Amino acid sequence: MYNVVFVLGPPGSGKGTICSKIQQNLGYVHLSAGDLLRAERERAGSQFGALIENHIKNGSIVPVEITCSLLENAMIASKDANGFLIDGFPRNEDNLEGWKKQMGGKVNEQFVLFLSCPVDVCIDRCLHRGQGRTDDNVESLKKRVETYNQQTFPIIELFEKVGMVREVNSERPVTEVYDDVVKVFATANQK
Ligand SMILES: Nc1ncnc2c1ncn2[C@@H]1O[C@H](COP(=O)(O)OP(=O)(O)O)[C@@H](O)[C@H]1O
Ligand SMILES: Nc1ccn([C@@H]2O[C@H](COP(=O)(O)OP(=O)(O)O)[C@@H](O)[C@H]2O)c(=O)n1
Ligand SMILES: [Mg+2]
Repeated sequence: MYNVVFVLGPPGSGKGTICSKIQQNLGYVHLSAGDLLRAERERAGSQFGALIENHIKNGSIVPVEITCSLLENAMIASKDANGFLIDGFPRNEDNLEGWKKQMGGKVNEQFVLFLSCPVDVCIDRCLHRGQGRTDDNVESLKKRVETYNQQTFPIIELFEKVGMVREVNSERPVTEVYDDVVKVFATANQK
């Protein structure tokens, strides 16, 4: 059984930043759904390149069959890890249902780390992220925030109802956010 922590929050809330620090210090392997999709988009011979780019530009969500298979393959490739940080997934109902179908019974879902941050701060961070992403522009960001509000936040609420959400305010400096995140992991892994 793989230990899994889902990491969710608006675009620019700091998911990737915090996950890479946890990976360095706590032995979890960081799997970013967005990074895996961007790599698949670039892969020579991929039949999904154009479809993925369309979704990324429009801030809409790629069908789960594609994303979940990329995640499962990456998990199999690192099967000795203490656990996995699944960053940016599940982002809508399709993601959640597809994950249950494909991964249910194979994983131990520890909790959902919810990085909360006001949308205007998040947008500003994305606009200054400097990674040359095709979706870090005002037009795409508007759509991504809309997708987050309409599709992703309701998923976080579903997890909240079953007591799985650990919320950390990520509007603060990275070191402060990370200190609180470490406490969340310590509590979860003590049990
Ligand atoms: N707590 C923070 N305070 C200020 N800037 C941050 C913080 N966390 C992340 N950033 C910066 O904001 C941008 C988006 O962070 P990132 O980790 O890529 O977020 P996400 O994966 O949630 O979109 C990056 O440029 C990152 O360096
Ligand atoms: N589960 C996911 C995650 C990302 N994506 C796509 O990838 C884009 C970028 O996701 P990301 O997680 O890298 O973005 P950030 O929240 O890190 O800014 C999303 O806007 C979606 O178009 C997806 O379709 N399904
Ligand atoms: Mg990210």
